[in-house]
Amino acid sequence: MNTVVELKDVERVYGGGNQKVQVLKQINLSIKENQLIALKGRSGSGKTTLLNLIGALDRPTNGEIYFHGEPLSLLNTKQQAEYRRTKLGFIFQSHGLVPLMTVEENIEFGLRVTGAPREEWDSRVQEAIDVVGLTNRAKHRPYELSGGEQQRVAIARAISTEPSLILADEPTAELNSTMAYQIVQVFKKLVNEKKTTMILTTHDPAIMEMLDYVYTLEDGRIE
Ligand SMILES: Nc1ncnc2c1ncn2[C@@H]1O[C@H](COP(=O)(O)OP(=O)(O)OP(=O)(O)O)[C@@H](O)[C@H]1O
Repeated sequence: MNTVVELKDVERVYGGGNQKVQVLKQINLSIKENQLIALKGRSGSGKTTLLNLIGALDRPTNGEIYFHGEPLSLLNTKQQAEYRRTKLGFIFQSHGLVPLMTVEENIEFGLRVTGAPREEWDSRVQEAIDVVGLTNRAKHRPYELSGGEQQRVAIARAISTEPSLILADEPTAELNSTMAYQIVQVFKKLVNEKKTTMILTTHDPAIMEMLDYVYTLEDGRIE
């Protein structure tokens, strides 16, 4: 199986002097194609920090991260943006939805920026909306939706582009348990049937039980 992401001795230190906090210490991790990985750990253990590093939203203080064998440290700012746009899907807590666009338009926008073929936009938008159960909200704008519904729009947008790697920070945090279960089934299906790999963070034991790979971050290290 191909390795999608590899972390070698990755460290992240914030601040300096008395304020110095070493959040990640010598993290080594290899993530293969078609894996759905959960990262758990107490609040402040560095889960979001790790996702940010893999998403090239931040750089490690030491160590290297490889995406399909290419070191992320060699990417300039423009290439980092290109990497995020064409290879990754983000489901982050801030949702990142465009306020003036409807649910459909937000998802279509994602397809447009990743360069998906024009003739597939409509069907992919409808399918993604259907999968997250928002068909009757398709013409609504984000401010008309609940937090959980907005979270589902962000999920629909990320899965519709079928990216190589999806990074999801607590993607089910605002969903009830039935909806969370359904969404994780959608993630599992995507990862099994497409060339997609996914890393999500969660505090929910029921979700961890549904997944094959669960890593714990503790004292800056991966168990
Ligand atoms: N920009 C920053 N400057 C200084 N410290 C930071 C910065 N970002 C994060 N931290 C610290 O790094 C630690 C890890 O934060 P992170 O957000 O990665 O944790 P987390 O495991 O995702 O937590 P949660 O489950 O609460 O979301 C925390 O102690 C946090 O205060």
